[in-house]
Amino acid sequence: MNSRRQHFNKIPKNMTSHKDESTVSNNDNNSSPTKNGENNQDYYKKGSTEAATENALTLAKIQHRLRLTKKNQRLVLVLVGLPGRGKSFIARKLENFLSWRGSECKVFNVGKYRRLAASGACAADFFDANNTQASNLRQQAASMALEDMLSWLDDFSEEDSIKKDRIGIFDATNSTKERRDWVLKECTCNIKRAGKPTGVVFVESICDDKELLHTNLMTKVNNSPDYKGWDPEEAMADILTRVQKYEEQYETIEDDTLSYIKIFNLSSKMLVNHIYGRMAKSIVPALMAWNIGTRPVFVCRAGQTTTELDRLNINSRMSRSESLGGNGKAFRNALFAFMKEECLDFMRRRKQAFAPAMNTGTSISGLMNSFSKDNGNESDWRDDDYVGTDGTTPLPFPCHIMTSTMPRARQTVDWEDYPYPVEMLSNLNPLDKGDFMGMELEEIAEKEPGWYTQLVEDPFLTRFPGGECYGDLTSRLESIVVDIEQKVGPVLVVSHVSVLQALVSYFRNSKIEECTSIEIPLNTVLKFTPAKGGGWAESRHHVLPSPSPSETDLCNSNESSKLDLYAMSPELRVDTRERKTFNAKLAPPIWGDHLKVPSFAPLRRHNSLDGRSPREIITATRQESMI
Ligand SMILES: Nc1ncnc2c1ncn2[C@@H]1O[C@H](COP(=O)(O)OP(=O)(O)O)[C@@H](O)[C@H]1O
Ligand SMILES: O=P(O)(O)OC[C@H]1O[C@@](CO)(OP(=O)(O)O)[C@@H](O)[C@@H]1O
Repeated sequence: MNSRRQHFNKIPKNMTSHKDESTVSNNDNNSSPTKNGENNQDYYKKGSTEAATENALTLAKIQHRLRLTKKNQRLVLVLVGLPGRGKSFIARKLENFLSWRGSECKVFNVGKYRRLAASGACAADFFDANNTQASNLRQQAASMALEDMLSWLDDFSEEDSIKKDRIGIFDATNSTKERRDWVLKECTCNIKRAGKPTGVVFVESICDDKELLHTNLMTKVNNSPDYKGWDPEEAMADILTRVQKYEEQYETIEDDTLSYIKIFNLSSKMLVNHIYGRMAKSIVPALMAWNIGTRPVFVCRAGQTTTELDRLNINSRMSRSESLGGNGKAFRNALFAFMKEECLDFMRRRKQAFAPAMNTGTSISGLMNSFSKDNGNESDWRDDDYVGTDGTTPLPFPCHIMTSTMPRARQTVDWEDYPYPVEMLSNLNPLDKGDFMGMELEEIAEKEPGWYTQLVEDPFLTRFPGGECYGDLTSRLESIVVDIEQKVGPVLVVSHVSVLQALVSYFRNSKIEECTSIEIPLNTVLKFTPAKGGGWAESRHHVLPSPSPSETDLCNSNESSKLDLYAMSPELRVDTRERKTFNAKLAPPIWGDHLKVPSFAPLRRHNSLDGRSPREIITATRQESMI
């Protein structure tokens, strides 16, 4: 080895890499030229010390990027695939995710237009390419949907366009090259769309898993208006014929000048072509994360540190490093019992659903070890069957736990009987209130009335001096959402009001700008489970009675309404989403990590507070709300 090194040291000078001594590169800390001008930089460790240059060749090689990454305020995502390949599922997930991360987003489903154009449901013959009349109607339906989408894309004021980009999702089979060329041309035509630059990306879902396809088509038979009132067997036969008609015409995307993403068999394989910018940064990871498994996602606030009363008595401010108080510890214990029951129940159900023949050996942190033991026979089931990856350590229950880095959050899951690592993530830390950290609303209102007014007017985008706004917070939660989405077992997130408001908004598919009005109760777990079609169903569980009356009324929805209707029914969701709008401007954000900040009337202008100071107004409304 040594002799080899010596040999390399003897390489003639003209074969070593040289650099101009005046050039300083940021990766050459240890590579300063030696006295005789020789450079001891290790190319294989640190790369070249030569500055990267741009020339005709490099520019030619990145021309696609130059063309495609320019800031388009309009983007069209065109779904491609045979029926039953999850296109509408993907479209819906894209719409939820992209709206949550701040774009205006809308799905245009050609099927709906087709039913209108053909006045109702259509049997398989209608999808035969040789049926000229039907083909014309289908093209007409696609034209109407595309026209609506383009008008929607263009229908925004200058002010809107600064704030948000628009993404239209064109949901149809788009199964031939001719159809896709037409869509591309309509969206990008220089003449028709002059001054309205629009990016187009195709998302093709390919699936050849027969068992899965059968289940998917069954879902369609049970849910599609096309088969309402049909005998299930006849409906199945009809949709199979329809698929066959499409198969006869189907052409997969092969044109590599296009931007496209191909998803094979539930993202087990993906192919991306000319995908850059936000597509690469956000959409591809999300597409890879989404899965059709069902598993609960639990979210809750960290346990209390000191009670409201104690805090008032000692007249102290909340500090970030506080530890759990008595109530917090009680919540921690109750949470363990709740999570254990929930997660074991989840595993029991999964085990029941898990046919031994399908056991591919995929291990969820060792959870599946128990499956191989008894061939899935329910009668043999024992809770202590769960073992960790080493095969012996008892696993109290399966769960991926994520907390903020605040001690109180970590301590909320500091369970003696839980020997597994907990992921602590600073992304889950509360909204950074900058200079106002530790201050309650009334104090801020009094000290900085101008800033406070701004906050009331735009709680989502008003940034705390030196800190964050809710918009910033949402951005740092993107990776958390993708991480949660990709899990196939239960997940528990222990965090704080502001973070949970943004996360709950994602699961509820409510407007993110209005997340500041979402109330997150103490001592309560919100549970989200996947609903068919891509949404989430919600239930809430008070695992410990709230310690003070002012905190028990934090839930803003009816206790008995366990299920989130608009998550359950995508059709319904479109409508309820419009209806379910809080007027964000009517109240400042509810962020108090430990104090309940009651909803009170807006502090319109500070010179119109009826002669009262903000503190007086807040104290009065708080008293009113406690009655
Ligand atoms: N990438 C995928 N590949 C195959 N099936 C999927 C995929 N994603 C979701 N699914 C499943 O396909 C089912 C049918 O989806 P749907 O969106 O109605 O299909 P399509 O719009 O292609 O006819 C969904 O309920 C979902 O469980
Ligand atoms: O215009 P094409 O590409 O055929 O796609 C639209 C068609 O997609 C279909 C294919 O089955 O499914 P869906 O309604 O599920 O979205 C038909 O309803 C609809 O007419």
